[in-house]
Amino acid sequence: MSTEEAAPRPNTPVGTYDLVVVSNRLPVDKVTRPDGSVEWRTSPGGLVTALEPVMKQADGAWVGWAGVADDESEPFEHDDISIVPVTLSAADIEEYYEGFSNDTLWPLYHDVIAPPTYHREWWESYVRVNQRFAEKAASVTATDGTVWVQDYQLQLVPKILRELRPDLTIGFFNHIPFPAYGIFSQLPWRAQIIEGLLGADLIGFQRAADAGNFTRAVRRLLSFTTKGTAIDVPIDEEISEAIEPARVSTSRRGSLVRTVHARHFPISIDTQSFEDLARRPDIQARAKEIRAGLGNPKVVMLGVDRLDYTKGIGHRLKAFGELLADGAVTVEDVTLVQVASPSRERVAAYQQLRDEVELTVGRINGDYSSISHTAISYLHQGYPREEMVALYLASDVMLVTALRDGMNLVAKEYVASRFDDDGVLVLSEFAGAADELKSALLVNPHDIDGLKESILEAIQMTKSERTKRMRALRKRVRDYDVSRWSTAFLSTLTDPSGTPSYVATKWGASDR
Ligand SMILES: O=P(O)(O)OC[C@H]1O[C@H](O[C@H]2O[C@H](CO)[C@@H](O)[C@H](O)[C@H]2O)[C@H](O)[C@@H](O)[C@@H]1O
Ligand SMILES: O=c1ccn([C@@H]2O[C@H](COP(=O)(O)OP(=O)(O)O)[C@@H](O)[C@H]2O)c(=O)[nH]1
Repeated sequence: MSTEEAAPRPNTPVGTYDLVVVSNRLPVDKVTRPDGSVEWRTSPGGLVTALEPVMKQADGAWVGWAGVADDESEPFEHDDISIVPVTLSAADIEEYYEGFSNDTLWPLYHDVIAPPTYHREWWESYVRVNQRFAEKAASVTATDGTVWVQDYQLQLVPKILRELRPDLTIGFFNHIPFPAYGIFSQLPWRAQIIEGLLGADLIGFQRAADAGNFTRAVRRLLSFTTKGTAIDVPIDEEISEAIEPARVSTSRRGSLVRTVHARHFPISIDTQSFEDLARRPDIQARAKEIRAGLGNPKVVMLGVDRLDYTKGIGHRLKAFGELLADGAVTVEDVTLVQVASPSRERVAAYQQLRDEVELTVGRINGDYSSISHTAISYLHQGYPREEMVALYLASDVMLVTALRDGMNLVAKEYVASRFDDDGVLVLSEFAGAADELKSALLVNPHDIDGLKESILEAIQMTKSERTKRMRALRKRVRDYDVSRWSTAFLSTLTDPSGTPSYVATKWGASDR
């Protein structure tokens, strides 16, 4: 089946929500306890962290998967958000989620750090599941409503949705990098993906470079005219009548076009909520407890990542292991806490990564730990936000050494939590956050010697230098928080001709 077969359906049922977010994962995962009772638990990852506050404010609906196979839950309210589950079978999870999303697109879009796998069955499953998400979104959105589609798992949804519901305004945000054409062009279904995304009115990316890569791919594959962030998508007359007139124009060649915009909107966090947590006495007490539990070393370094090969955990461990081997640091003085939260555990590349990371941690600990001091405290677990903030407060140096990362919210959360203006952020230039957090110690994680030097610089940095840098970092995350991100995106979606404005949209948002 191809997306072209998704025929317009004038009789598609219409819903009641003016704003609908569609993402692969719901903000909650369904967990069945051993006694058979059901619990809805906040799901992992930066996307959920970023969108939850927006949705609570907007009183919209969130369409997505509950994280388990064959779940047929009816729509329900959770924590002030209307949840609309989409069912995925075990085969869908294997082929659409673990397969095409996380073993084809994920490595391809992260600059082929791991080799992407191309399977036609996975693609067919991706098309089928995208169709299902689009139908569900179409059925819950009010007439002339807005649908905001999230991320690489759902790139065909904008086109299918436009065919089902031409009355809708459709936005898409890509949370991961969009690769250069030389890499993207490997994808056997590259044209279908671009056509799928062009169903949206506004396509958002994390970095300006991602938006540029996408626009170049449009020109190379479809030969559409582009000017700055605007892309002219040819349409026929029948379709043009259903679209808002402001979005339709006549091209220089005299054909009707719909203008789509591709722009960057760096995602952020709910900065104030992290600072509020960090100021809580119980969380500060927990931070002290963490340091004491580590033997009160002079310097605590921290890494927090999903256990993913994009995060550069191996490079970080190598640099720290070599510093210990060189005698540049000792375990009495410096310890590393590495949270590696479980992720995509049935995908082979992730299983292999876990083996490699755990072998390396075991070797470094075996070689350098003492009875009283452990070189690396390795935690293959996921933690609630309170514990994350306590870890941020307890750490002198935060290591973010991603080889490629759409944004990396952990970097921003560390900064937001450090209301004491202390702590040093070591940040990979290959994380989207590096475009904004320029006062961090920026590193190329592939350069192990350079990384070692930056770690030593962070450990030895004077208090006044730490304060100066952290103040500048905190200004950025305070000025540009998640509310500003969503407001910028939604206001541009409503009025693409304006520069992104940060005034309130009709769904509420920033009070700036
Ligand atoms: O849903 P999973 O397969 O368990 O993965 C978790 C999420 O990981 C990815 O996060 C990305 O979005 C973050 C927020 O924009 C960004 O900071 C980070 O750099 C990205 O990697 C993924 O894009 C999400 O769809 C997943 O839910
Ligand atoms: O044990 C953990 C590990 C991570 N996170 C959260 O997961 C998100 C990770 O987002 P990021 O953008 O850094 O990376 P992603 O996992 O989305 O690629 C951040 O909000 C973290 O605070 C968490 O709550 N508990």
